Amino acid sequence: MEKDYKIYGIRGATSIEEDTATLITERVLELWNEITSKNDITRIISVIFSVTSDIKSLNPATVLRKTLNLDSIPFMCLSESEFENSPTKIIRVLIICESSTPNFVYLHKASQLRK
Ligand SMILES: O=C(O)C(=O)C[C@]1(C(=O)O)C=C[C@@H](O)C=C1
Repeated sequence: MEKDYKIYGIRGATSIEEDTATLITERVLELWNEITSKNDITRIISVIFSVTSDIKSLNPATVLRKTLNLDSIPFMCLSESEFENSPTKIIRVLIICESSTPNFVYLHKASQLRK
């Protein structure tokens, strides 16, 4: 059967235990690899990250854009709004893309976000 490709917003999130450039790089690439292996993305339209206010050492959008050489894709990184009991040190991503699947990926402490 032919696959049905549509425009989806694919969500993902991960967490870090400490705010270091090394760990942010590792976790962002792990999240990206998981999302791309669990989906069938044929075209990326835009990628929006959010970070909680305790993440300062490196911008996840820059990590991905530079590592994967994705200069033609619009990236953004925004501050996540915080409310009482909001979880800390979370990196979230929304990928607007063409895919035959919309499988969301939540890793590490972020796996608690959508129980
Ligand atoms: O999906 C997430 O990353 C969540 O933390 C869940 C949730 C939600 O309640 O739907 C909460 C905060 C985010 O801004 C987006 C979504």
